[in-house]
Amino acid sequence: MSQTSLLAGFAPPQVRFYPERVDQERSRIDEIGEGALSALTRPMRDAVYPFRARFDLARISRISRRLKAMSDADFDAEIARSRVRLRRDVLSDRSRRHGVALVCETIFRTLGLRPHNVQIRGALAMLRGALIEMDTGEGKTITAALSAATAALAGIPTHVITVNNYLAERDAENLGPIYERLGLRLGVILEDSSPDDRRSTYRCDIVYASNTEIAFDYLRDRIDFGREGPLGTRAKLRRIAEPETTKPPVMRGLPFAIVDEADSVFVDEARTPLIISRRSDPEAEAVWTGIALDIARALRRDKDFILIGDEKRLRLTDTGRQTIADLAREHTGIWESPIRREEVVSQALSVLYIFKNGEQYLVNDGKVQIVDEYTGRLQPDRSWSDGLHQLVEASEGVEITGQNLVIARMTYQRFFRRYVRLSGMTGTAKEVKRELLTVFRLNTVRIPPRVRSRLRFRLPRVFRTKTQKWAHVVREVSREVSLGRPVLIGTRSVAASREVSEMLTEAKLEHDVLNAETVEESSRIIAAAGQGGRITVATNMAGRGVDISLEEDVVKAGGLHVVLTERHDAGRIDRQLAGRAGRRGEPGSVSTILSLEDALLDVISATASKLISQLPVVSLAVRLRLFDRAQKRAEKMHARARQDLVRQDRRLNQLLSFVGGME
Ligand SMILES: Nc1ncnc2c1ncn2[C@@H]1O[C@H](COP(=O)(O)OP(=O)(O)OP(=O)(O)O)[C@@H](O)[C@H]1O
Repeated sequence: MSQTSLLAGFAPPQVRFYPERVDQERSRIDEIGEGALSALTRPMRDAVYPFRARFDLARISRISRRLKAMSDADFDAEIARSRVRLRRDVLSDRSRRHGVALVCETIFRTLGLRPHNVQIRGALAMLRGALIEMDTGEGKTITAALSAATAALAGIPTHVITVNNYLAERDAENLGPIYERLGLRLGVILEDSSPDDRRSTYRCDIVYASNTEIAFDYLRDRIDFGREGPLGTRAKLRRIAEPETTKPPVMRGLPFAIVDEADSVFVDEARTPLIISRRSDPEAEAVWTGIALDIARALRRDKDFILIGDEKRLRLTDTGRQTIADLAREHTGIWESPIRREEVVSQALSVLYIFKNGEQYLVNDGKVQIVDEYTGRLQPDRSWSDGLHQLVEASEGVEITGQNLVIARMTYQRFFRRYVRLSGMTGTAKEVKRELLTVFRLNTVRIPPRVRSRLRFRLPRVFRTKTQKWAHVVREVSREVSLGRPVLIGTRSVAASREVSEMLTEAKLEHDVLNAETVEESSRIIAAAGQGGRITVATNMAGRGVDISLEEDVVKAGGLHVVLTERHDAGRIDRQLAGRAGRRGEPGSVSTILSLEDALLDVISATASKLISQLPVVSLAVRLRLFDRAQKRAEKMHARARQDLVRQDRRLNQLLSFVGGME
């Protein structure tokens, strides 16, 4: 499993090359040392960077002038010649510049767009393995295409990784003509792609896929070929013993990745490890969940258990423990162990008193589906572990599925570190720069915006109650649409999107709702969201990568108006949503309308926020400080969870390297 030449071809069923980075375990001290070294050299890099960028741009502009003057036939001949040259030089500075100039011209000849200098700078930085921070709406999709096509022309298979399947499909479709003209094979991996489809798609020069699809494909290959991968001894022996039945791996290594919305993939998603599991017997699950819920229903609130932390956690009392022991006496198995039965009943109590349909999950077609707290999207492939999912199913009275028993597990952090070349782009990286450097060894390069932003942030409003907040949202929306502007209302949960939708209906304001329940209509809703007078209520699904095109009249009327109705656990997520307006220097505005009953404030002491909400007069500054503190605390909590996960992963990996076994 070594890092092999990226020019190497792939010849199934013999697997001779499988480029990926050797997983070198680094201690925390190594990480800190590397981080410190990089911080020391950063001023020098930052000072050199503008000169280097200017030099590159001047050279590219010279090559572009020559390419522009060519006829179509001459240009196609130039593409063929360049491919040979680029493959020979792989990615030297010169060939990088030549490749980028060639792709720029191809983009113009196929899509009619002339890539801007900021996009060229971004593409070059990514080809050098950096993470670029480019403001929302500056054109990262084209920037990714510039890097992907240049790398692929140099013979490096490239993965363009997006946050969801909708974006993978959309980008591949829009950019397809560029790659076709360059003679590059393009593939997209979607949720319903079969293993054989996937295998042939990964043989393409450029593959678009979501982070989940690609990481699970890799993990599945690992289960098939063992820890050493397709080049390891186990895989070789299998190929010798069963040459007919042994299929080559689905993927062909991890040569180069361009990760779109990199902070979401590397940071937000990286809190949950990738897990492949097998199902347990649903009938057995139905039995214990039934007993657990019966016992939980028999327990008395405030006597047997107490809800704490603003009713987000619970604790059993001594009386409660005794009641559980009495009620469980007639059952055997797990019910005989005090620790297990108390654990199970506590979970059942959380399902009854804390979990709510429309917040943490939705019941869709008789199935319980988790709602992602960050993206507001349904996670049909995910389920809660340790029997929690089965308890929710039992409490909702839907068919109980088997429990997932872990077969293989890996963190996103470990997966992405295995790419030979890794790069990424996002509009919001500044708060997580250091983590990206220590965990993924990615340097962040800030690409300054092309045009000055005309996005106007209005003074935030913080109401005492949610009812007051929603009433104000409706008033503001009604005012903006009467001016001929479209409005995007961002909500944090599906339940909140339903709530605001009901209020808009009551006020006779026509609108669309884009949430996990209406995912199939995403393209239609987004296409219409820029029309004058249009109201779109959306969860975070519209918060990333979504480009709302405005009509000419709308630009004159002031552009898109975004209303943030809650603040998220990370400021980055709020800024992504705000970034749907004021794109490419267009006019636009954002208002933040909050209430002291918002979920984010649960993070800080309930007493403090309740106290403040009861004071007769509280200045806006104090109210906003409360939200800032809560957001900081939530960010810290999540960062700690990610650190713990990486530490756990390291320990597990060390253990497994002794005993052998799963990834
Ligand atoms: N060079 C160009 N010339 C003209 N239009 C462009 C150019 N590059 C991109 N665009 C247009 O700019 C819009 C925004 O691009 P894109 O969606 O890639 O932005 P983004 O930076 O990815 O935004 P976000 O961070 O929100 O995902 C698109 O409509 C795209 O067609």
